[in-house]
Amino acid sequence: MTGPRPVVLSGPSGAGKSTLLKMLLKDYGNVFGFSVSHTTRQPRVGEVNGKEYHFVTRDQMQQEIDAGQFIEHAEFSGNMYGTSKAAVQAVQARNQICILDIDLQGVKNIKKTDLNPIYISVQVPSIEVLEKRLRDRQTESEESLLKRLNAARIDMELSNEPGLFDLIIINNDLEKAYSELKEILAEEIQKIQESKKS
Ligand SMILES: Nc1ncnc2c1ncn2[C@@H]1O[C@H](COP(=O)(O)OP(=O)(O)OP(=O)(O)O)[C@@H](O)[C@H]1O
Ligand SMILES: Nc1nc2c(ncn2[C@@H]2O[C@H](COP(=O)(O)O)[C@@H](O)[C@H]2O)c(=O)[nH]1
Repeated sequence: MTGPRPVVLSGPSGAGKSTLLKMLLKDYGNVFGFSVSHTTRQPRVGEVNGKEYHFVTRDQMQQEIDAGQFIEHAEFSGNMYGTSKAAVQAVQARNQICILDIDLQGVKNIKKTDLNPIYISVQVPSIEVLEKRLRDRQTESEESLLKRLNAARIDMELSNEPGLFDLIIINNDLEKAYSELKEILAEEIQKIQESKKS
């Protein structure tokens, strides 16, 4: 894979990954591009096919995986998720920094590839805070919420493995978390901005 170094945002469901990446895309629209994953989960209210995700059936996704079209894929909370090669290439073709929002299994699988991203984990101060955020978001059934909290407990424990992430952001105060994110990405942002000037 060519182009600027991608960025992986991982961390428990509800920790604030999408919120932070939307802030980056709003402030640096020309610098960053989102890697649109595939998923077999149902779209949420307001989600648009091809924007937040490519919403597909299990059969469709499995066929594309078997055809070697995915960099990584995982089962999360009863659904399949995956990053296609095309999703990353589309962003890199625009000379943008590709942002991947993926779970911990995805991180481990990306580590086996030559993508070489900056790995960032977005965490929460506590599981109670996470539960409140997920409940307030009103996107999950009780069953899905409990599955996500179970996955979160595992994520919160395993993400501390030394060397797994370049940075762990505790997203308590959103503005502070966003500043930390911008700080680690400052050099890459500057490189792209300069390359776009010339
Ligand atoms: N620092 C914060 N303080 C309070 N609420 C927050 C904070 N950051 C994000 N939120 C809220 O928490 C909820 C979950 O955030 P978000 O959807 O960005 O999480 P996520 O990590 O992308 O989740 P998922 O992996 O399920 O997509 C949202 O309603 C968001 O507005
Ligand atoms: N391994 C991958 N994980 C992914 C991908 N796209 C999203 N995700 C992760 O799934 C959960 C749930 O997402 P939600 O949109 O249903 O709330 C979250 O942790 C995402 O980071 C992917 O392509 N690969």
